[in-house]
Amino acid sequence: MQGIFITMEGPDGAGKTTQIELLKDYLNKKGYDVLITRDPGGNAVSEAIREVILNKDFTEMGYMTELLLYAAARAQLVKENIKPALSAGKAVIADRFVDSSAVYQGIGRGLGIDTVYKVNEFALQGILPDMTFLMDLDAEVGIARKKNQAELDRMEQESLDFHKKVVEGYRSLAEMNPDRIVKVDAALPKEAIHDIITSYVEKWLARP
Ligand SMILES: Nc1ncnc2c1ncn2[C@@H]1O[C@H](COP(=O)(O)OP(=O)(O)O)[C@@H](O)[C@H]1O
Ligand SMILES: Cc1cn([C@H]2C[C@H](O)[C@@H](COP(=O)(O)OP(=O)(O)O)O2)c(=O)[nH]c1=O
Repeated sequence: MQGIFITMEGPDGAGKTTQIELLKDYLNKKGYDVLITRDPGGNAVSEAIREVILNKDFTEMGYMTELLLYAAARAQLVKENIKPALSAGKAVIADRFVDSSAVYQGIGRGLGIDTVYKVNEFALQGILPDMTFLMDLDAEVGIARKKNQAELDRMEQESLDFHKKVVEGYRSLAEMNPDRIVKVDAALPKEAIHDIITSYVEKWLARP
């Protein structure tokens, strides 16, 4: 079986985790061994870096430091988890990947998308998603969903303006990459979103 790499993107609270679990069941039924990853995270080194990045006490963290830490966490995730899984023919579903850096650091922090992809070239080792689903949701709605959950981390605590830039950034990125990024209305019911996602995956699996 050929490996397949799917990434789930979108603002905080958009429903990525929810859809990943549903997609995992679907791919299992198709006969795939599925690996779910989260970025930053997924192994001991990247989880330790995640703790540093999201620590609310580090209010002094520079934007370039933030970008490099996300890239460092991703480098380990690719090397230790994603690359071996794809080589073994597994399906990898990633909760966020390099597009998150493009949007949060590139657009949100203003570092520029080109800078972000240039820095991440070292981390990715040529591994790019076959398909990306953008869970598209207005910033206010995502934040409201998160507030019902745990305490907000360093990124989630950012201003509403920042999160609005993130949402707009994702929409622009989807327009720039129409062949790879599928924008899905994340305000729809969970089951309807799942049906949309699987219809695209089905098409990908059936391609010649
Ligand atoms: N389609 C949906 N409609 C309404 N609420 C949803 C939907 N999908 C997920 N949720 C809820 O929104 C919250 C955030 O979902 P989650 O999957 O954790 O998002 P993310 O991983 O993008 O942060 C959870 O409480 C979840 O149950
Ligand atoms: C992967 C990545 C995440 N982030 C941000 C997005 C999230 O606010 C946070 C990761 O938190 P996470 O809990 O994984 O996201 P969510 O709240 O959507 O479930 O880090 C970046 O700023 N750049 C990146 O490259």
